[in-house]
Amino acid sequence: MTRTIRIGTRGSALALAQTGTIADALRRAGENVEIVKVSTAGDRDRSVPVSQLGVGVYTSALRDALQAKQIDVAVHSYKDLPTAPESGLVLAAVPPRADPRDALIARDGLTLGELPPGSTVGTGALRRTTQLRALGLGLELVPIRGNIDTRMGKVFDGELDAVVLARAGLDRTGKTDKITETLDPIQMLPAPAQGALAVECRVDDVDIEHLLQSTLDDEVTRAAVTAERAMLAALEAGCSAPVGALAEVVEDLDENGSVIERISLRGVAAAGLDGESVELIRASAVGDKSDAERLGRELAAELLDLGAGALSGPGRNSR
Ligand SMILES: NCc1[nH]cc(CCC(=O)O)c1CC(=O)O
Repeated sequence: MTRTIRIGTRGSALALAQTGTIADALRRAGENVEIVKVSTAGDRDRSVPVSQLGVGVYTSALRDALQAKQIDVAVHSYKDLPTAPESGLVLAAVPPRADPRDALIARDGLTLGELPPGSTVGTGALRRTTQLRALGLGLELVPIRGNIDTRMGKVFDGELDAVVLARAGLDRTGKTDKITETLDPIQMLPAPAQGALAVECRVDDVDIEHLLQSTLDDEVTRAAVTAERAMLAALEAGCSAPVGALAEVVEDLDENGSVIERISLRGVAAAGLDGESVELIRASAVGDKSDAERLGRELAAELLDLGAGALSGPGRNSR
């Protein structure tokens, strides 16, 4: 009998779309696959801000199902995955990344700069609220939760003037045409690993690991998100934090004039979250592609030197 690979996913439209692309790629490689929906804490409880539910609210139920052998593969939004590794599991593949930037959906086709002072902008993530506040546009930031449709709906029904969402989620669910502005990373750095997927399996499932790696893994995406996540891990010291990061693989010349690939990493962190005032610290660095992890750690050290340390506290939410 041929094996069937059980792929676990959250049941949201976005998660199913993401997992569908993974399932298709494995089918093209000749595998039998079955998609298994797993409900997570983040899906069940919409009343509480994610920052209060703790880390891994969208991912731990999937990891539990993997450990319990109810599924063979877990597909996560990489940015939802805690930075701490989980023993018994391995990150077998990081597929090519979608657009990592954040997007604005505003009433009447408005851009961020066109929103009048006092406009209401919905977002639950501290990373987004701190960066939006730092722009000094006088926006009123409103905490919201829910899936993409729920959040977008608050603009269409007039409850809010705008919402900020990950562009990748909108693209993957066919809602690109609702975007009124894709935010430049100079204004709004995305969450570390935003737009990327993490495909996990059990560490002792060596066959599956090799299959996932050879069919799905993208080396450039892996290098970029490794730098971003190393920065996050070094900054948050065990809990999540309002941190943005974006790494891009760029071509450079070495001392002999040969073309080499390097990683350019930008990071942002809040120095303090004191009432309405927020000071943001930004830094950037370029390093060897083969040393992505170190680049991330070094940029985190620089941000901490510049004062980013003041923000670490329990239950902060990086998204
Ligand atoms: N649970 C939040 C979440 N996790 C992944 C995405 C979007 C897709 C991605 O960033 O990879 C979103 C929605 C959002 O931030 O707007």
